[in-house]
Amino acid sequence: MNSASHPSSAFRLIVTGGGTGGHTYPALTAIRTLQARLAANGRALDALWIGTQDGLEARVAPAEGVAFVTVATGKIRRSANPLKLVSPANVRDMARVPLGVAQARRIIAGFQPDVVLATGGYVAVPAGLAARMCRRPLVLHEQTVRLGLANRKLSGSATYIALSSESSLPLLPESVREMAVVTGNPIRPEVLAGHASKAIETLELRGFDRNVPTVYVTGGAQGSQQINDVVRDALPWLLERANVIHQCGPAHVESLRKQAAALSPALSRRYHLTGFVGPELPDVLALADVVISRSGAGTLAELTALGKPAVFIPLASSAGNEQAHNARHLEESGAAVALLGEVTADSLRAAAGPLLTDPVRRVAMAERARAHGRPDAADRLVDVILSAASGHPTGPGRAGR
Ligand SMILES: CC(=O)N[C@H]1[C@@H](OP(=O)(O)OP(=O)(O)OC[C@H]2O[C@@H](n3ccc(=O)[nH]c3=O)[C@H](O)[C@@H]2O)O[C@H](CO)[C@@H](O)[C@@H]1O
Repeated sequence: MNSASHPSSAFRLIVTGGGTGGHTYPALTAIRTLQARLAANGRALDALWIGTQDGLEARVAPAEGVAFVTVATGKIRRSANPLKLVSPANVRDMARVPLGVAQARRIIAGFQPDVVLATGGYVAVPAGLAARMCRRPLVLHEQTVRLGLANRKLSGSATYIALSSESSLPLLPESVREMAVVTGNPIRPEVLAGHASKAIETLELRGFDRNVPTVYVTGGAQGSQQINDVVRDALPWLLERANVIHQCGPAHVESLRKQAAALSPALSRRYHLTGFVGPELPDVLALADVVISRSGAGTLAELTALGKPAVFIPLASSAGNEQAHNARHLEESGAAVALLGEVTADSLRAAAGPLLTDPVRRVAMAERARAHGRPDAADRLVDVILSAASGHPTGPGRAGR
């Protein structure tokens, strides 16, 4: 993705955002989709990612051949207690933001992007502010229903605010509503093109019983202690009824592996434990008949685009309780089961049991989930990026700016 062979004609895009998968993968998908759209018109893409060294993007961008740089940034911590907001860690981190802005400004002034795309996460703040200072068009993409902290800080500087859901529109401050365009949340195209048989082969799941359903348990990129605990407690019950692929987070593999050693050989052949699901994710999703998961926006976008029956265990402390909101929203239309409040092995058994034993119920839930999917989100976001670059207004209801 280098402009060397097309120095003058390449479209220049800076993306910024990351930390978790929820902010990283939409940015990556936007880059790839834009690159394909430009290539179809004989134009190259020169992309640069401004991220943090400790975020998922530091691995993802270089692996995809996207140039990657870091800037200083401070984590913005949320707290209901105003006194905690002036903690030493917060004061130190906030002091780093101006340094990050200065660094990002130099990068943007040198790169001269046609557009800066910010997908959230605290690194997006200095880079987004610098885009405004350098007078470059700034597109924000929000994955969740309520604007995340970074996007709230940047919304006044945005050329467009791309939203994942119509239900975000009334929640936006009136002053920025005119910049909003609903695109959906881009998912990696390969997520829609997995093969169950490839998952069996790649992950060596030869002990899996194809006469019972397969459950994919996922706690998001870092894994979830809560989901790990409740799945561990329900594991023998689950394995009597299903094969289980359990993505537990890299930090939790060892302890869970020790506990799984107590399973009988007949059950342990049906159990596959992994810290992180990498390029095989599409195949794992294709194999899964039921998913037990956190309800982060990225996972939700993938599961609805695919139409997967799901039991959601939301992260209770997510910003504005948005994961609970996401899960409830799908449950209301019969597109998922949401486990809110305290979750135990009993409540998991009660939620998952009917889905494991009744294929007709799974098909009905899958159809209702698919109705929420937006597989064309990446294309719509690319429309917005191109529109921001050309200065032409886009989106329904937009009078132009
Ligand atoms: C703790 C936290 O801040 N959570 C937020 C974070 O979610 P977080 O990033 O944790 O979760 P998401 O569901 O949004 O995205 C996870 C992404 O990682 C992928 N994945 C996950 C596990 C794995 O082993 N392999 C893999 O590829 C998933 O398929 C998905 O694409 O950003 C989301 C989008 O702003 C928000 O909705 C969440 O509330």
